[in-house]
Amino acid sequence: MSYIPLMVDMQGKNIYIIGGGNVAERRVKTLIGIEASLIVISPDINEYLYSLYEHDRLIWRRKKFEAADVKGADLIIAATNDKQVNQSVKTATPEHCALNMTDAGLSGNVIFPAMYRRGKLSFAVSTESASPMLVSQIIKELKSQYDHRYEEYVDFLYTCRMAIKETSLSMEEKTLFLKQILSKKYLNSTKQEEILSWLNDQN
Ligand SMILES: C[C@@]1(CC(=O)O)c2cc3[nH]c(cc4nc(cc5[nH]c(cc(n2)[C@H]1CCC(=O)O)[C@@](C)(CC(=O)O)[C@@H]5CCC(=O)O)C(CC(=O)O)=C4CCC(=O)O)c(CCC(=O)O)c3CC(=O)O
Ligand SMILES: NC(=O)C1=CN([C@@H]2O[C@H](COP(=O)(O)OP(=O)(O)OC[C@H]3O[C@@H](n4cnc5c(N)ncnc54)[C@H](O)[C@@H]3O)[C@@H](O)[C@H]2O)C=CC1
Repeated sequence: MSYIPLMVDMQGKNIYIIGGGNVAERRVKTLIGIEASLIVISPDINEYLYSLYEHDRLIWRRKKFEAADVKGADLIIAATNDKQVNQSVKTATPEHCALNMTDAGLSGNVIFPAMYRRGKLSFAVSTESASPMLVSQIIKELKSQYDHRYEEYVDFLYTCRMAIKETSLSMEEKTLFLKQILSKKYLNSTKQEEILSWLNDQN
């Protein structure tokens, strides 16, 4: 096993979730915002998943899992409460397909880290399945440290970075500028506007 964190573009991918309970719900909450097909295979699904199904945000195949169900999958999440079924999902997983085993993290080839996002800023925390509770505690700490202001702030940093590249300042001055705007005072939107207007004058 050699796990590494990656940011993966899942646009247009087929994601199969086997099982429709609490853990399936957690995975779907992570995945629902992206432009991928979510297919849930389970004889029953919980209220949250059902409401997404009703609004055509996911496909529900109301049935017990069978090997042929996951043909063409890019990512499979085995999330039933039956270990044998989860094992048969593993056996049916096509070669080169990503597999997340929620009942035995290290027996799949993909672990879902706990995630926390503020716009373009994202955190993923994993202990390689050693302590999900520590992961959850660390995410809480990050949430309080990096609050809602970071979403706008990271967009501000991006705008500044693009704009400073267009100026005729020296490389050293540009680097210094990029470092200076990391000061916490620029979490404040008035301070951000001051900088943006200064940058405007440079270009
Ligand atoms: C591998 C992974 C799954 C993956 O890759 O998908 C995995 C695996 C397993 N979890 C188990 C148990 C529990 N998991 C939680 C909670 C969470 N588990 C999460 C992640 C992951 N859990 C991934 C590894 C993350 C890493 O890298 O460290 C969190 C952080 C995020 C999320 O799931 O969204 C989420 C926080 C939820 C929140 O904050 O709300 C609780 C506590 C609770 O439910 O409150 C318990 C019970 C207490 C205990 O056992 O510690 C078991 C035993 C199952 C059994 O006994 O049958 C396995 C199987 C195994 O041991 O591998
Ligand atoms: N990764 C994690 O964070 C955690 C993982 N787990 C593991 O995840 C498993 C699932 O937990 P929950 O979602 O809470 O269980 P749950 O009981 O809420 O949901 C299980 C779902 O699997 C479906 N299912 C059962 N047999 C099936 C089959 N043959 N084909 C298709 N679907 C089938 C059920 O209909 C149900 O929708 C647990 O057994 C446990 O091993 C548990 C806690 C946390």
